[in-house]
Amino acid sequence: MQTLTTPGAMLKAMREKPPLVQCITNYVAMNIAANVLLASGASPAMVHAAEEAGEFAGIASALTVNIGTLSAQWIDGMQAAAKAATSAGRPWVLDPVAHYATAFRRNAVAGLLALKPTIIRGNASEIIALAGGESRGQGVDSRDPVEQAEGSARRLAARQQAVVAVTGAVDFVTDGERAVRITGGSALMPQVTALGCSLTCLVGAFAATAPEDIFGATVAALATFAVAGEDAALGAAGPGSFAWRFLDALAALDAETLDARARISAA
Ligand SMILES: Nc1ncnc2c1ncn2[C@@H]1O[C@H](COP(=O)(O)OP(=O)(O)OP(=O)(O)O)[C@@H](O)[C@H]1O
Ligand SMILES: Cc1ncsc1CCO
Ligand SMILES: [Mg+2]
Repeated sequence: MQTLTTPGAMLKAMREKPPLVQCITNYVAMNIAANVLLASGASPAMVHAAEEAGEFAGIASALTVNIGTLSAQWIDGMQAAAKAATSAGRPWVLDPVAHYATAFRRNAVAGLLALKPTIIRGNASEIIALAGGESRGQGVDSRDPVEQAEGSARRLAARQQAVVAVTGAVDFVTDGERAVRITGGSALMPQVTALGCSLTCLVGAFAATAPEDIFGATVAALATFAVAGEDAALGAAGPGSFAWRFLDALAALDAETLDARARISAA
């Protein structure tokens, strides 16, 4: 297998062989997340029913699990899919949306963490709380700066033996030893709902393309969002026009541009 060494090389490989990505995501995110994957070059499938989620995970190249709009039946599907992905040797990504808000969410996330996600992607408030700290999150929205979550992310990554990605104005990715920051994007991004959820799905798509480099794949997905976010902000009048410009910017982004413009620095 050819080694994919840069975000651009991974993006190009993804487009040449679109991976099937099973996304168990929330009702708010389903449409935009599927469109984000299509614009980036992956094949999304939003499959969450307990009756089929495990079987489907056996044929998908990666799985993403997001607890945004949770119900008891969904938890069964998430558990079955995570187990099937793990036994098939496929990466799976956990997005612990507002897990600190209710006991139901806390318990669901504890059960999913026990199934060892390959990657955990959340905003700063979610990652701080997941590592056992006091977060200031309000519902699904972060109220903590990413800098404040870096120590939590490192501890969580070491404890879970997972790659942890914290997003916000400056993103942070760590596997517990290595760490990088990714700058870019736009302040309009948190004004459009479910872009973080969509990014979780895209992390799954990059992980499917480069399963031998989960850290690099996670960084590549975040860098893709950072560069496309900057492009979409040019000429956007507000969150509405930003949202459609963002899909166009993802689709127009090529490997060379991504590698030339990605701002990734060691942390
Ligand atoms: N102030 C900002 N400036 C630049 N980029 C940002 C900013 N805030 C968020 N982003 C980018 O927006 C994307 C989504 O991250 P965010 O942290 O908002 O996710 P989230 O809180 O989980 O979102 P949601 O729950 O609505 O899906 C990431 O690519 C991140 O880098
Ligand atoms: C707004 C919202 N509520 C539950 S999930 C979600 C999408 C952003 O996380
Ligand atoms: Mg979120």
